[in-house]
Amino acid sequence: LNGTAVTSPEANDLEYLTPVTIGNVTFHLDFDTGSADLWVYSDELPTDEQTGHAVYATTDSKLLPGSSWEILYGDGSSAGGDVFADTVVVGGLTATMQAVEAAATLSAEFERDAHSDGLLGLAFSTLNMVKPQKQSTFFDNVKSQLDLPVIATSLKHGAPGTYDFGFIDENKYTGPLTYVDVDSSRGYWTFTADAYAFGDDQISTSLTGIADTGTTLILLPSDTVSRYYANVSGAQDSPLHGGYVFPCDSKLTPFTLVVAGNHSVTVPGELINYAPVGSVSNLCFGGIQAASGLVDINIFGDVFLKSQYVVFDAGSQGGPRLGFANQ
Ligand SMILES: NCc1ccc(-c2ccco2)nc1
Repeated sequence: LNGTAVTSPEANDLEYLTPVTIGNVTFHLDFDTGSADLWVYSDELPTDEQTGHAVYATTDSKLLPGSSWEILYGDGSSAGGDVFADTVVVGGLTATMQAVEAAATLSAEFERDAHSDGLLGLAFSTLNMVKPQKQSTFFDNVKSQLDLPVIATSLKHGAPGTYDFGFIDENKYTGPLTYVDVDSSRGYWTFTADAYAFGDDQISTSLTGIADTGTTLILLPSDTVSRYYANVSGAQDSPLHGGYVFPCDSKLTPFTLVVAGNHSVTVPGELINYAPVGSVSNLCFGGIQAASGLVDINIFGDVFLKSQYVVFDAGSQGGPRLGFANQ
């Protein structure tokens, strides 16, 4: 059995939300290949923090005695609580004894997020934060039902896309899929590009980072980022806006990763114009920004992934790997 779930972008493609049924309640979760916990807003939160969200009814649920979770994300947000076992359905696929992490506390960033009802982690289960015993991701729990141990993402700019589980949909991409090996030793979908380019300016330095559907932008080392915006007239690193901004009518340079020897994976400049900073100024916020102090890895987030159909292959032909094709 395979499955497909439709995922829809919030405003400015800030995050993509996908319907998930837990018990008999449907939650809209942020699928995150950069983490490995499935957590939901719950009735253990202060009432005002539950408002506007689907809420997990812990009093009707099967507690995992003695288990708890606490997670800190790269953007500084955090959440924590206790753990239940429940039936979770995504795109027609069912995991009957899925660890569902009920949020009892949320950081301010999540309190301000009026739309997502929680996260569904799709990184490797070694990254799960439940104690005393790590729990398996939804993907690991349904993997044995799938034709192939793969998740394939089609995220789009300003339009619904899909998560395919167990199969690769040839109708969703053009040209060949180019595969690159993944180092899963730190629990992320980590890969290395042999080189990269800003337009025609090829830089023969390798770049290692993670494919992360749960991060909005592309986050790179600050000297690399300043080199990118040196090509964009009127661009400046703005403390006021928290990163590089530029005139909205700027023609942005494409960003290319060179993988698997000589295959180019290119993000068109248009996708690197992330969004206007406000309604009055003509400044726009860049889709490539510097990774913050908390994050010591490069992150190829949604701005990067939107240009590609991406196959997160957990081992259909040996080790884990990522496949990229234009969409
Ligand atoms: N990369 C994981 C992740 C996803 C979402 C969020 C978040 C914070 C506030 C709203 O959403 N933080 C981290």
